[in-house]
Amino acid sequence: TNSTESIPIRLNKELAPCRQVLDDLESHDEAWPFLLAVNTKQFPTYRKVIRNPMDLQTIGKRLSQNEYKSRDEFVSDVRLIFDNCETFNEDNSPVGKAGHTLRLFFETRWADLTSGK
Ligand SMILES: Cn1cc(C(=O)NCCN)ccc1=O
Repeated sequence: TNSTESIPIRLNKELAPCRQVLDDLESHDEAWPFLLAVNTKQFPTYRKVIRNPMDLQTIGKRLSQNEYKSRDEFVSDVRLIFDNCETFNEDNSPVGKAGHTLRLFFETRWADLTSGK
């Protein structure tokens, strides 16, 4: 297991805002459609339409396994959630609206956490 002591200070510095914003996303009221991978039994066409599925649990696993080499890789996976959501859902559907709301929350929080760096 990669305790924080063994991660280079630079990398750990990179990871802190990622962990923080992920926690904020997971606890947001509008996060419910994005917490886990979309259920393909419930939505049989999903994997045909969405070639690169992504969800908050998967991002958490990748972060914990040190799979992100930069903040940008992390940000790309978060934005992939919202881009997939726009592809598969109408803007004014409950899931579509949640995606727009959570995307704005993410971009605002991310800017606050990283603007001074
Ligand atoms: C991200 N996303 C989630 C759903 C959904 O219904 N999630 C319910 C979780 N209980 C449907 C389409 C979609 O693109």
